[in-house]
Amino acid sequence: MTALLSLENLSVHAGGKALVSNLSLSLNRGERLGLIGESGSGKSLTSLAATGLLPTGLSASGSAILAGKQVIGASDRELNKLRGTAVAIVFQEPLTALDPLMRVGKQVAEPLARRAQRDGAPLSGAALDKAVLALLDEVALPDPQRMATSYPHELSGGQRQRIAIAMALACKPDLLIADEPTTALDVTTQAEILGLLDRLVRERNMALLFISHDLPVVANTVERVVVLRQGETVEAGNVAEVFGNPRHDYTKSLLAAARRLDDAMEGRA
Ligand SMILES: Nc1ncnc2c1ncn2[C@@H]1O[C@H](COP(=O)(O)OP(=O)(O)OP(=O)(O)O)[C@@H](O)[C@H]1O
Repeated sequence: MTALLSLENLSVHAGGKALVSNLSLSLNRGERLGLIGESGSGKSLTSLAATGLLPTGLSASGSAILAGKQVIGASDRELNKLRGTAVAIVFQEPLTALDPLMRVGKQVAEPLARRAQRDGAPLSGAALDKAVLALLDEVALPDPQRMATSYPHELSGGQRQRIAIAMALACKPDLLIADEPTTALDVTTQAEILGLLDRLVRERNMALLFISHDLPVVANTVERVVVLRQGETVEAGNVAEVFGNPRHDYTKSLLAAARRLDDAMEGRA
């Protein structure tokens, strides 16, 4: 089976400095992979390089093949095509994905109409409105009709993240990248959004690249994991094996820190 995403010796540089070094991983349709490591280890840059979204000043080398297309060195035109169809990203802070001055229903309608056009079945008017409401319902937003006419600032953080997820789904991506999708939310809302992502990924048989520093959440969400430290892969494998029997000291220290936090939360520390 050809992988949906295949990174080979992917590196990201800023000037002469390597921020991600020779990273290789592959992800098939329907698979879920976690990318973990402490802050600054290169998780976000890996996902940005894999989708051709690196900010100016940073450059990628190596190979990143997404849905059969080489991303490294591809033109913006080619990349836009891939981003609207093969892959969508949900970021930590939903406001980055939302236009503060546009009603959220219209914001969800845009990628929906674009994707429908690409599929050769254009959507507009009442049919498009109906598709927007169905999508808001799919991400379990209450009262979709009222939601659709709201502006982002009228919604809670969790509701905004649901809108961002709806916009990602509107692209009908084969691969969903979730970059710390719940870090900005309170604990109860985090659990709800994680449950939602889990359900949607299964129902739509999407591949998931899940970026997180929350190890218990990673353990519950993905099948395989890649551990990054200062841009280098320290170990990779089945999540139960890596977490159950970590080989690298860095992975052991990440797990020990997660356990200490857990104990403190439970009042055992
Ligand atoms: N535009 C940039 N120019 C120079 N260095 C950058 C740039 N963006 C990120 N970096 C550096 O690259 C390294 C990796 O950053 P990255 O955002 O991928 O980390 P991360 O693992 O996602 O961290 P976090 O969990 O905090 O989001 C960091 O040391 C960061 O300071």
